[in-house]
Amino acid sequence: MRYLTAGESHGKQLTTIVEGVPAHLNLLKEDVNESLIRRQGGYGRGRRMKIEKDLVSILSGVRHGYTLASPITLAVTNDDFKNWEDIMGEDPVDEDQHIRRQVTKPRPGHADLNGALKYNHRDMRNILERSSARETAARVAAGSIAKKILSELGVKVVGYVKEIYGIEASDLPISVDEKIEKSNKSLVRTIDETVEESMKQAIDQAKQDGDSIGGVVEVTVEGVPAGLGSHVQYDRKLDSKIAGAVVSINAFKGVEFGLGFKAAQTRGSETHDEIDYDETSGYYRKTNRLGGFEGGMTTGMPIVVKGVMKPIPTLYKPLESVDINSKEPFKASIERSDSCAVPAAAVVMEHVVAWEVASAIVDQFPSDYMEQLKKSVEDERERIRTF
Ligand SMILES: Cc1cc2nc3c(=O)[nH]c(=O)nc-3n(C[C@H](O)[C@H](O)[C@H](O)COP(=O)(O)O)c2cc1C
Ligand SMILES: C=C(O[C@@H]1CC(C(=O)O)=C[C@@H](OP(=O)(O)O)[C@H]1O)C(=O)O
Repeated sequence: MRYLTAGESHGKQLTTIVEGVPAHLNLLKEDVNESLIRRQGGYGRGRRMKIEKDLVSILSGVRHGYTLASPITLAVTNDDFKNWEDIMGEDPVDEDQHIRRQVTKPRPGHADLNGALKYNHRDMRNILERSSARETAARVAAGSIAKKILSELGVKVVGYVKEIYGIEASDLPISVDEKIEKSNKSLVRTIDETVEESMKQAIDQAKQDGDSIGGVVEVTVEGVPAGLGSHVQYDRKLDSKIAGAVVSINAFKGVEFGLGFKAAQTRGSETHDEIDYDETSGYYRKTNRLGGFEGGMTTGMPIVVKGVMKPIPTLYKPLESVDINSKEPFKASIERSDSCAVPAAAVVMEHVVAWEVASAIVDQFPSDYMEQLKKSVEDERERIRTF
């Protein structure tokens, strides 16, 4: 499976074209909307989320509630476009007006300056419109289809907030269903209600100070068959594909599986997961410290992956920058901004991880239509169980 997204943050719409989805997957716009609405929520966001109502139009590839195997086009209108029509329209504008409205003071930490240098744009709006994380709505739309495929195969995915500005949720030994329920109830999308208030306070304080904060998101995927991905070639390792997908989310700077970076401080005997067997489950690991991967392949244990999000770059008390016209020092431009988007990003990460896992399954098993995919995955699970 593959997908492309298009659309500027304050342009007319976001478009996602998804290809390779098996035929006969039941898919309603409500399925996509559920994901889009979850992404819009979350404590710490700015005014933009009050303007938008992210609801999808399915423009191709689905008929009478099921997929046809042809490319699926998903469109989300930007309600804010009506306020930006004269700035974001496709028709030429008067040169004076164009120059007056140019963004020329790049924000440290955003794509403004690098993109302007690379594409020879003196108006950095031409960069920030596309580098904006508004695009993650289009990615979540694609991921919602992946989640539908996974759910038909009995695979569950959940993303939740593990840490905000050093305030860490405990590792709770609860099921994926409970994690889904708890994180959906929490304004900061944490599964540990004892840290909810302090996370919210940290966000409020950052906002009050004209500053921003980041954090850590954890995604758990349960019910994956063993052997997804492959050790035989570097670009077929599924953990590396997931790592790439996580770091491709705006502002995500690092990724770890299982105990991750802590493995630098543990011995082999405290790091690897001992193997056992029973007739009902087949082979399993007694622990899951490595987060569900060995040799770039799934072990069949839950995938546990974390991503770290840096603080948002746009600051209401801006950092020093340089005006690219005068070359004089200036405070960076202030675009309307979130103060913390980790709760929203938890939904984004859940969906990009779901996409990678669903793609790996669809690419590995015969999958022209859903019944065929389900049967081949079931047959493979049984072969592995009795191996
Ligand atoms: C859900 C979400 C919302 C974001 N909101 C903002 C925002 O309001 N203001 C901002 O400057 N950056 C925001 N970001 C981060 C920027 O988009 C990101 O830092 C920028 O694209 C530069 O990319 P990089 O940080 O990956 O280098 C957001 C990111 C995510 C995932
Ligand atoms: C629009 C979204 O997030 C935006 C991501 C973003 C950025 O710079 O990444 C900047 C802000 O845009 P605006 O200036 O229009 O408020 C966020 O609101 C969204 O998540 O749907």
